[in-house]
Amino acid sequence: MSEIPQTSVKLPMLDISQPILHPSSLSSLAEAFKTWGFLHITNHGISKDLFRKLYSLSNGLFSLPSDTKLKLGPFSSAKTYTPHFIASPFFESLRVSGPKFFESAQTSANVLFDQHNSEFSEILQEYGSKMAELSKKIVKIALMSLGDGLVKQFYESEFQNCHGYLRINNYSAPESLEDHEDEVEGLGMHTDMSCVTIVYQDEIGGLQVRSKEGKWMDISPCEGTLVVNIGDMFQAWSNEKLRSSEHRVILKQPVNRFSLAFFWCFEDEKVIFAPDDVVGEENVRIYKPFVCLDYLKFRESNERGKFEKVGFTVRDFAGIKQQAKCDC
Ligand SMILES: O=C(O)CCC(=O)C(=O)O
Ligand SMILES: [Fe+2]
Repeated sequence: MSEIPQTSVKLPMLDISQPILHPSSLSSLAEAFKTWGFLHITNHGISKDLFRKLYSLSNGLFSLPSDTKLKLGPFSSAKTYTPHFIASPFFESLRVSGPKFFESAQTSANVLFDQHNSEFSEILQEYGSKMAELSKKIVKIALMSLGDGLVKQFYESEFQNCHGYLRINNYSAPESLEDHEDEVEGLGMHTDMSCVTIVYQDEIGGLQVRSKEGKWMDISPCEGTLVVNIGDMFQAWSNEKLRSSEHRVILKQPVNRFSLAFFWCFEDEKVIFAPDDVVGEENVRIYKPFVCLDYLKFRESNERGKFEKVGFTVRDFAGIKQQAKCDC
Protein backbone atom coordinates (compact mmCIF):
# COMPACT_ATOMS: atom_id res chain seq x y z
CA MET A 1 0.00 0.00 0.00
CA SER A 2 1.34 3.41 -0.90
CA GLU A 3 2.33 5.62 2.00
CA ILE A 4 0.18 8.71 1.99
CA PRO A 5 1.37 11.27 4.53
CA GLN A 6 -1.41 12.33 6.84
CA THR A 7 -1.49 14.90 9.58
CA SER A 8 -3.45 14.85 12.77
CA VAL A 9 -5.76 17.73 13.41
CA LYS A 10 -5.41 19.47 16.77
CA LEU A 11 -8.88 19.79 18.21
CA PRO A 12 -9.85 21.58 21.41
CA MET A 13 -10.46 19.41 24.45
CA LEU A 14 -13.66 20.39 26.21
CA ASP A 15 -14.17 19.39 29.85
CA ILE A 16 -17.89 18.63 29.69
CA SER A 17 -18.20 18.37 33.48
CA GLN A 18 -17.60 22.14 33.85
CA PRO A 19 -20.87 24.09 33.70
CA ILE A 20 -19.28 27.51 33.21
CA LEU A 21 -16.93 28.21 30.37
CA HIS A 22 -14.35 30.96 30.24
CA PRO A 23 -14.86 33.42 27.34
CA SER A 24 -11.50 32.37 25.86
CA SER A 25 -12.57 28.68 25.86
CA LEU A 26 -15.84 29.67 24.20
CA SER A 27 -14.06 31.56 21.46
CA SER A 28 -11.68 28.67 20.76
CA LEU A 29 -14.70 26.35 20.65
CA ALA A 30 -16.52 28.69 18.26
CA GLU A 31 -13.43 28.66 16.06
CA ALA A 32 -13.20 24.85 16.11
CA PHE A 33 -16.92 24.46 15.40
CA LYS A 34 -16.63 26.77 12.41
CA THR A 35 -13.37 25.42 11.03
CA TRP A 36 -13.61 21.71 11.73
CA GLY A 37 -17.01 21.01 13.26
CA PHE A 38 -15.15 18.53 15.49
CA LEU A 39 -13.81 18.55 19.05
CA HIS A 40 -12.89 16.16 21.87
CA ILE A 41 -14.73 15.99 25.16
CA THR A 42 -13.32 14.75 28.43
CA ASN A 43 -14.81 13.93 31.87
CA HIS A 44 -17.88 12.61 30.08
CA GLY A 45 -18.79 10.15 32.80
CA ILE A 46 -18.61 6.96 30.70
CA SER A 47 -16.34 4.49 32.42
CA LYS A 48 -13.81 2.28 30.67
CA ASP A 49 -15.68 -0.63 32.12
CA LEU A 50 -18.90 0.38 30.33
CA PHE A 51 -17.04 0.64 27.00
CA ARG A 52 -15.41 -2.74 27.61
CA LYS A 53 -18.74 -4.42 28.33
CA LEU A 54 -20.39 -2.84 25.31
CA TYR A 55 -17.47 -3.89 23.16
CA SER A 56 -17.54 -7.49 24.28
CA LEU A 57 -21.34 -7.85 24.03
CA SER A 58 -21.35 -6.24 20.58
CA ASN A 59 -18.53 -8.50 19.49
CA GLY A 60 -20.63 -11.51 20.47
CA LEU A 61 -23.41 -10.17 18.30
CA PHE A 62 -21.29 -9.40 15.23
CA SER A 63 -19.65 -12.86 15.44
CA LEU A 64 -23.01 -14.55 14.81
CA PRO A 65 -23.48 -16.19 11.39
CA SER A 66 -24.54 -13.79 8.60
CA ASP A 67 -27.87 -15.57 8.16
CA THR A 68 -28.78 -14.84 11.75
CA LYS A 69 -27.78 -11.17 11.53
CA LEU A 70 -29.71 -10.76 8.28
CA LYS A 71 -32.92 -11.44 10.21
CA LEU A 72 -32.50 -7.83 11.37
CA GLY A 73 -32.08 -6.22 7.98
CA PRO A 74 -31.72 -4.71 5.54
CA PHE A 75 -34.61 -6.62 3.92
CA SER A 76 -36.47 -7.71 7.05
CA SER A 77 -39.04 -5.54 8.81
CA ALA A 78 -36.66 -4.76 11.70
CA LYS A 79 -34.06 -2.91 9.58
CA THR A 80 -31.71 -2.40 12.51
CA TYR A 81 -28.79 -4.27 10.95
CA THR A 82 -26.68 -2.96 8.04
CA PRO A 83 -24.64 -5.83 6.60
CA HIS A 84 -21.30 -5.74 4.84
CA PHE A 85 -21.21 -4.29 1.30
CA ILE A 86 -23.87 -1.61 1.88
CA ALA A 87 -21.58 1.14 3.20
CA SER A 88 -18.36 -0.78 2.42
CA PRO A 89 -17.18 -4.41 2.29
CA PHE A 90 -15.63 -3.98 5.74
CA PHE A 91 -18.48 -2.23 7.56
CA GLU A 92 -21.49 -3.62 9.40
CA SER A 93 -23.61 -1.97 12.06
CA LEU A 94 -26.53 -2.31 14.43
CA ARG A 95 -28.89 0.54 15.17
CA VAL A 96 -30.43 1.06 18.61
CA SER A 97 -33.05 3.80 18.89
CA GLY A 98 -33.91 6.00 21.84
CA PRO A 99 -35.37 7.11 24.06
CA LYS A 100 -36.25 3.50 24.99
CA PHE A 101 -32.82 2.07 24.24
CA PHE A 102 -33.55 -1.02 26.35
CA GLU A 103 -36.64 -1.96 24.33
CA SER A 104 -34.96 -1.26 21.01
CA ALA A 105 -31.89 -3.35 21.86
CA GLN A 106 -34.01 -6.13 23.34
CA THR A 107 -36.17 -6.37 20.21
CA SER A 108 -33.00 -7.01 18.18
CA ALA A 109 -31.49 -9.34 20.80
CA ASN A 110 -34.66 -11.45 20.90
CA VAL A 111 -34.38 -12.07 17.17
CA LEU A 112 -30.69 -12.95 17.35
CA PHE A 113 -30.32 -15.00 20.51
CA ASP A 114 -32.24 -18.08 21.58
CA GLN A 115 -31.66 -17.51 25.25
CA HIS A 116 -33.21 -14.55 26.97
CA ASN A 117 -30.50 -12.26 28.23
CA SER A 118 -31.03 -8.63 29.05
CA GLU A 119 -27.43 -7.60 29.85
CA PHE A 120 -26.86 -6.19 26.35
CA SER A 121 -30.07 -4.12 26.50
CA GLU A 122 -29.35 -2.86 30.01
CA ILE A 123 -25.90 -1.65 29.01
CA LEU A 124 -27.33 0.05 25.95
CA GLN A 125 -29.98 1.77 28.03
CA GLU A 126 -27.26 3.12 30.29
CA TYR A 127 -25.04 4.20 27.40
CA GLY A 128 -27.91 5.71 25.38
CA SER A 129 -29.28 7.76 28.29
CA LYS A 130 -25.83 9.06 29.14
CA MET A 131 -25.27 10.03 25.50
CA ALA A 132 -28.62 11.87 25.42
CA GLU A 133 -27.60 13.89 28.49
CA LEU A 134 -24.20 14.67 26.97
CA SER A 135 -25.82 15.72 23.70
CA LYS A 136 -28.06 18.22 25.50
CA LYS A 137 -25.00 19.75 27.17
CA ILE A 138 -23.14 19.91 23.86
CA VAL A 139 -26.06 21.64 22.11
CA LYS A 140 -26.12 24.23 24.91
CA ILE A 141 -22.38 24.78 24.67
CA ALA A 142 -22.60 25.16 20.89
CA LEU A 143 -25.36 27.77 21.38
CA MET A 144 -23.20 29.58 23.96
CA SER A 145 -20.36 29.66 21.46
CA LEU A 146 -22.67 31.35 18.93
CA GLY A 147 -23.53 34.25 21.20
CA ASP A 148 -24.71 35.54 24.54
CA GLY A 149 -28.23 34.66 25.57
CA LEU A 150 -28.88 32.15 22.79
CA VAL A 151 -29.35 29.22 25.18
CA LYS A 152 -32.11 31.07 26.98
CA GLN A 153 -33.62 32.26 23.73
CA PHE A 154 -33.56 29.04 21.74
CA TYR A 155 -32.75 25.89 23.71
CA GLU A 156 -36.25 25.10 24.97
CA SER A 157 -38.14 26.35 21.95
CA GLU A 158 -35.97 24.71 19.28
CA PHE A 159 -34.15 21.74 20.78
CA GLN A 160 -36.39 20.26 23.45
CA ASN A 161 -37.85 17.56 21.16
CA CYS A 162 -34.52 16.25 19.93
CA HIS A 163 -34.07 12.48 20.05
CA GLY A 164 -31.11 10.15 19.75
CA TYR A 165 -30.11 6.86 18.21
CA LEU A 166 -26.97 4.83 18.37
CA ARG A 167 -25.08 2.94 15.70
CA ILE A 168 -22.73 0.21 16.84
CA ASN A 169 -20.13 -0.08 14.09
CA ASN A 170 -17.93 -3.08 13.42
CA TYR A 171 -15.13 -2.81 10.85
CA SER A 172 -13.64 -6.14 9.88
CA ALA A 173 -9.93 -6.43 9.23
CA PRO A 174 -8.86 -6.01 5.60
CA GLU A 175 -7.10 -9.25 4.73
CA SER A 176 -4.11 -7.83 3.02
CA LEU A 177 -3.42 -4.14 3.00
CA GLU A 178 -0.50 -4.73 0.59
CA ASP A 179 -2.91 -5.52 -2.25
CA HIS A 180 -4.52 -2.12 -2.04
CA GLU A 181 -3.00 0.67 -4.09
CA ASP A 182 -5.13 3.25 -2.36
CA GLU A 183 -6.27 3.55 1.18
CA VAL A 184 -8.87 1.06 2.35
CA GLU A 185 -12.09 2.85 3.18
CA GLY A 186 -14.02 1.36 6.06
CA LEU A 187 -16.67 4.04 5.74
CA GLY A 188 -16.71 6.45 2.81
CA MET A 189 -16.82 10.22 2.93
CA HIS A 190 -20.08 11.55 4.36
CA THR A 191 -21.61 14.18 6.58
CA ASP A 192 -23.86 13.24 9.49
CA MET A 193 -27.49 14.31 9.31
CA SER A 194 -27.74 14.95 13.05
CA CYS A 195 -27.49 18.13 15.12
CA VAL A 196 -24.54 16.63 16.98
CA THR A 197 -22.85 13.22 16.90
CA ILE A 198 -20.78 11.70 19.70
CA VAL A 199 -18.28 9.05 18.62
CA TYR A 200 -16.31 6.57 20.63
CA GLN A 201 -13.53 5.09 18.54
CA ASP A 202 -11.27 2.38 19.91
CA GLU A 203 -7.46 2.72 19.98
CA ILE A 204 -7.03 1.55 16.35
CA GLY A 205 -7.83 4.98 14.91
CA GLY A 206 -8.71 5.73 11.30
CA LEU A 207 -11.33 8.47 11.66
CA GLN A 208 -10.50 11.39 9.38
CA VAL A 209 -12.00 14.83 8.75
CA ARG A 210 -11.73 16.73 5.48
CA SER A 211 -10.44 20.28 5.76
CA LYS A 212 -12.12 23.12 3.88
CA GLU A 213 -9.25 22.86 1.40
CA GLY A 214 -10.03 19.19 0.83
CA LYS A 215 -7.15 17.63 2.81
CA TRP A 216 -7.80 14.52 4.89
CA MET A 217 -6.65 14.89 8.50
CA ASP A 218 -6.51 12.16 11.15
CA ILE A 219 -8.57 12.45 14.28
CA SER A 220 -6.27 10.36 16.41
CA PRO A 221 -7.81 8.39 19.27
CA CYS A 222 -7.17 10.05 22.59
CA GLU A 223 -7.66 7.93 25.70
CA GLY A 224 -10.55 8.87 27.92
CA THR A 225 -12.08 11.27 25.39
CA LEU A 226 -14.99 11.14 22.99
CA VAL A 227 -15.17 12.83 19.60
CA VAL A 228 -18.03 15.26 18.99
CA ASN A 229 -19.03 16.54 15.60
CA ILE A 230 -21.66 18.86 14.20
CA GLY A 231 -24.19 17.40 11.75
CA ASP A 232 -26.13 18.88 8.82
CA MET A 233 -29.20 19.88 10.83
CA PHE A 234 -27.19 22.11 13.15
CA GLN A 235 -25.14 23.46 10.25
CA ALA A 236 -28.33 24.60 8.52
CA TRP A 237 -29.93 25.89 11.75
CA SER A 238 -26.80 27.93 12.56
CA ASN A 239 -26.49 29.33 9.02
CA GLU A 240 -23.09 27.57 8.83
CA LYS A 241 -21.61 29.11 11.95
CA LEU A 242 -21.28 25.48 12.96
CA ARG A 243 -19.75 23.25 10.30
CA SER A 244 -20.89 19.75 9.40
CA SER A 245 -17.63 18.41 7.99
CA GLU A 246 -17.11 15.53 5.63
CA HIS A 247 -15.43 12.64 7.38
CA ARG A 248 -14.59 8.99 6.73
CA VAL A 249 -12.90 5.96 8.25
CA ILE A 250 -9.70 4.52 6.83
CA LEU A 251 -8.48 1.05 7.78
CA LYS A 252 -4.72 1.23 8.16
CA GLN A 253 -4.10 -1.91 10.17
CA PRO A 254 -5.09 -5.53 9.53
CA VAL A 255 -7.21 -5.67 12.67
CA ASN A 256 -10.86 -5.28 13.63
CA ARG A 257 -12.04 -1.78 14.52
CA PHE A 258 -15.01 -0.90 16.74
CA SER A 259 -16.87 2.35 17.16
CA LEU A 260 -20.07 3.73 18.63
CA ALA A 261 -21.75 6.69 16.97
CA PHE A 262 -24.60 8.45 18.75
CA PHE A 263 -26.73 10.83 16.67
CA TRP A 264 -28.77 13.59 18.33
CA CYS A 265 -31.40 14.83 15.88
CA PHE A 266 -34.32 17.20 15.53
CA GLU A 267 -37.77 15.60 15.47
CA ASP A 268 -38.89 14.53 11.97
CA GLU A 269 -41.59 17.17 11.57
CA LYS A 270 -39.43 20.11 12.65
CA VAL A 271 -39.00 22.94 10.19
CA ILE A 272 -35.34 23.93 10.24
CA PHE A 273 -34.92 27.65 9.81
CA ALA A 274 -32.04 29.69 11.21
CA PRO A 275 -33.39 32.43 13.53
CA ASP A 276 -32.57 36.01 12.49
CA ASP A 277 -30.54 36.46 15.68
CA VAL A 278 -28.34 33.56 14.64
CA VAL A 279 -27.95 34.63 11.02
CA GLY A 280 -26.92 38.14 12.09
CA GLU A 281 -27.79 41.40 10.36
CA GLU A 282 -24.78 41.59 8.08
CA ASN A 283 -24.91 37.98 6.98
CA VAL A 284 -26.71 36.39 4.08
CA ARG A 285 -29.17 33.60 4.81
CA ILE A 286 -27.77 30.39 3.31
CA TYR A 287 -30.73 27.95 3.66
CA LYS A 288 -34.41 27.92 2.81
CA PRO A 289 -36.64 26.53 5.56
CA PHE A 290 -37.07 22.76 5.24
CA VAL A 291 -38.75 19.90 7.04
CA CYS A 292 -36.30 17.61 8.72
CA LEU A 293 -37.86 14.35 7.46
CA ASP A 294 -37.80 15.59 3.87
CA TYR A 295 -34.04 15.98 4.12
CA LEU A 296 -33.63 12.53 5.67
CA LYS A 297 -35.62 11.03 2.80
CA PHE A 298 -33.57 12.97 0.25
CA ARG A 299 -30.40 11.53 1.76
CA GLU A 300 -31.77 8.00 1.95
CA SER A 301 -32.66 8.01 -1.71
CA ASN A 302 -29.13 9.12 -2.58
CA GLU A 303 -27.22 7.02 -0.06
CA ARG A 304 -25.45 4.91 -2.65
CA GLY A 305 -24.64 7.73 -5.02
CA LYS A 306 -21.08 8.84 -5.29
CA PHE A 307 -20.87 11.71 -2.87
CA GLU A 308 -18.40 13.76 -4.85
CA LYS A 309 -20.29 13.44 -8.13
CA VAL A 310 -23.91 13.63 -7.03
CA GLY A 311 -24.63 16.53 -4.71
CA PHE A 312 -26.50 15.25 -1.70
CA THR A 313 -25.67 17.32 1.31
CA VAL A 314 -27.97 19.72 3.07
CA ARG A 315 -26.60 22.55 0.91
CA ASP A 316 -27.74 20.75 -2.22
CA PHE A 317 -31.12 20.10 -0.65
CA ALA A 318 -31.99 23.45 0.92
CA GLY A 319 -29.18 25.84 0.06
CA ILE A 320 -30.16 29.20 -1.38
CA LYS A 321 -28.19 29.64 -4.56
CA GLN A 322 -26.05 32.73 -4.09
CA GLN A 323 -26.08 35.11 -7.05
CA ALA A 324 -22.72 35.16 -8.77
CA LYS A 325 -21.22 38.66 -8.64
CA CYS A 326 -21.22 40.31 -12.04
CA ASP A 327 -18.87 43.16 -12.99
CA CYS A 328 -20.95 44.14 -15.98
O1 LIG B 1 -16.46 4.80 13.08
C1 LIG B 1 -16.22 5.98 13.28
O2 LIG B 1 -15.23 6.35 13.92
C2 LIG B 1 -17.12 7.05 12.74
C3 LIG B 1 -18.43 6.53 12.25
C4 LIG B 1 -19.24 7.57 11.55
O3 LIG B 1 -18.75 8.56 11.06
C5 LIG B 1 -20.69 7.37 11.45
O4 LIG B 1 -21.19 6.30 11.88
O5 LIG B 1 -21.38 8.28 10.95
FE1 LIG C 1 -20.29 10.01 10.57
